[in-house]
Parts: sequence; C-alpha cells; structure tokens
Amino acid sequence: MSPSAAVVLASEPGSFPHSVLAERHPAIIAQVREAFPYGPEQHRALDALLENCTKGVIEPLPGGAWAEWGIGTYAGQSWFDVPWLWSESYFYRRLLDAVGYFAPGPWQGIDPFRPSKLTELDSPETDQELAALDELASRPAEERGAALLHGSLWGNRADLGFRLSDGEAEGRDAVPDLVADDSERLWALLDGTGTLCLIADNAGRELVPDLLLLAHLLEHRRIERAVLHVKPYPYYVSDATTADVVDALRRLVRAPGEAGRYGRLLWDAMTDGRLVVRAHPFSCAPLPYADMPDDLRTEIGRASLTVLKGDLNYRRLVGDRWWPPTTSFAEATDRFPGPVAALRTLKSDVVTGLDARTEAALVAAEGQRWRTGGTRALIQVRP
Ligand SMILES: O=P(O)(O)OC[C@@]1(O)O[C@H](CO)[C@@H](O)[C@@H]1O
Repeated sequence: MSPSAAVVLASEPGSFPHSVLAERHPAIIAQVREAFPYGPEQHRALDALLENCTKGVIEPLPGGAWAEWGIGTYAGQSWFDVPWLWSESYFYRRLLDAVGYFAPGPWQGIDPFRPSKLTELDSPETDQELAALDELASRPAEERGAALLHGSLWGNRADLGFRLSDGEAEGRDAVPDLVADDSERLWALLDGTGTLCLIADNAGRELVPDLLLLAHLLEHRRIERAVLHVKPYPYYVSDATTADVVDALRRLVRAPGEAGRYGRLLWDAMTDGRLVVRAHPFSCAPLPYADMPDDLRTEIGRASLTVLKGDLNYRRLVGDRWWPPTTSFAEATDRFPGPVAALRTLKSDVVTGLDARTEAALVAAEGQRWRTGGTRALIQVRP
C-alpha cells in the first residue's frame, strides 16, 4: 500500500510526540547523569545535548550508517519538525555519544541504562512472575502456551522509558480485553516447522516472558528454531541488547523450579543453535521496516513467522503515520517480508486494524487516551 496518511511529527505542543521530545528526553538525560559518576567531559556533553535537543537543530553525525538513514536530509532542521520516529532514534545515538559509549576509552560500551534495567530484573515482581510458572506447570500445554503468550504481550508494559514520562502508568490497571485479537491465527502459524523470528523490545520484565514463550514453543516443537533480534546498542532506555539477554538467562537458570528448568532449556538451545541472538544495525535505525536493507529482508523473509514486540516496533512495522485506526493491518504491513505478528500494548497514537465498532467504543469510553495510556493491548497477525 502506498502510504497516504501523514507522518507523525512532534511539532504540535500538547501532543504526545511533542511531550516525548520536550519532557521525556530531558528526563532521560537527568537519569543518565545520575546513573554513573561520569566526569566533567561527559557532563558538559550532556548539557550541550539537553540544550540542542530542546532548542537546537539536528547536527551532522560523522560517517557511518546515519548517512544512509537521512542525516543529510534532516541536519539543520529543528528536532520537532522532522519525523518523530527519526528524531527519537537520533536522540539515543547522540546520548550514547555524549557519555562516550562509542569512543575508545574507559566508558566505551558502558550501557548508561544498565543500572535501571538490573534493578528491574532483580525486583520482587520478577520473583513473583517466575514463581507463578510453578502453578502453570500442571496445566495442559495449550493453556500454558496461551498464558505465556499473554505474559509476553503484557510484559510490554515493562517499558522504563514510558514510566519515566508517565509516572502513573505502572499503577494503572490493564484492560484484559484486547482491542484486536488474532491469537488463533498466530497459533495456526506455529505449526512446528521453520524458524520464528522474535524482534524483541524491552529487557527485564518483558524479555523474560519473551524468552519463556520461546522456551515453550521450542519444547513443544511448535517451532524448530528461533532467532531473537535485539538492539546492537542501548536504545529507548530499556530496549534489550545481547548483554540483557545474558542477564535474563542467568537470572532464569539461577531460579528455582520451572523458571530454572526453562532457563536451562534456553541455555541448551543457544548452545546447540536452536536459539540464535542477532543484533542487526537496522534494529536501531530511525526508519520503518519497509526500508530494511536487503540482507535483513532476505533473512526475515525465510522465517515462518516474525513476531514484533512492543510499541516502537509497531510504529516501525506499519509506518509512523496518522492512519485511520480502521486501516487494514494486512495492507499497512504489506511491505514486510513474510508472515508477521504484532504483540503490543498501546503507548503511542499509531494504530491500524481496528474494527469501527471497537474504535467507537474506545473513543466513547476514553476519548483518545486509549491510544497512549499503556492499558490497552493487541495481537495482530498478517499470515
Ligand atoms: O516500544 P515500547 O517499549 O513498547 O514503547 C516505546 C515508547 O515508550 O517509546 C515511544 C515514545 O518515546 C513510544 O513508541 C512508546 O511510548
């Protein structure tokens, strides 16, 4: 489908995208300053980034992938006037530059978000979620599968960036009725053959249930192999990197009962190649998946199903545009190679694939709040 809806920008004061640039990004800078005893050089760079991202224009980045990802087009423009999807990714790249993540030196490769990710992974809530697996163990496999699918879906509420700008989000109750539910179609695609690609989102309390779902699918031979796509560098505060996968797996294997058993199953699957971790550069690109490079397109095109987790992946999947919510999900995803599923809690305005009655009921109940509140969720599939 040729995209006709307008691209989401952050230029309108009072809009959600505007609040992310004007409020969430400064809050992230403040959090990162506190995370490590950075030296004066990094503090100065963070001061400059704060000034630039709220009042300045997009600055060039030296060489590399950003030359292909549009830096030439957007340099010199206000952060608020370029596609929001683009300026957000650019922010994380600039933040990592400011703390010396890429430069040779002592801070190279140090994840500025690691302390908050670890706090969450080590939390009592994670213990409770893992202990709940023991009760599930006696249930029939189908019921366990459904519970683990929903665990992975709702795990997407565990998004530390979202909580930074919406402190009340965690306390707000989720609405269990999904706004779209293609889970039957999803199970039909998990027929035991082929590779499942799971494009992960957040680390910690989202990645753990994602891994548990993969363990279940491998154990029950609903898939032959899984490829877990994570980010090549820290991104959107809590997005999962390879280091976060290792932390989550170590957490699982050390856990008692079923959680530990799942952990060992996953560890073995990684060792024998049934579970592979990928960190493709495009996973941190400021672009929709329709623009993915050929190598990734070929790889994903070979999967029997690709599952995309979370809000940002959804925006990248359908295109970050003001679609009428009743736009067909199948048409919005027609440039994605192969069968695709989205598991997402709604935390930004973009949505497709709703039926008109559902949309009307949501608007009647909440105005437009359902789009961004993080209490609603969907499972959408295009076979
Ligand atoms: O992808 P996730 O973790 O589910 O959500 C990402 C998010 O918190 O960040 C973006 C705004 O900064 C929105 O897409 C959404 O609110």
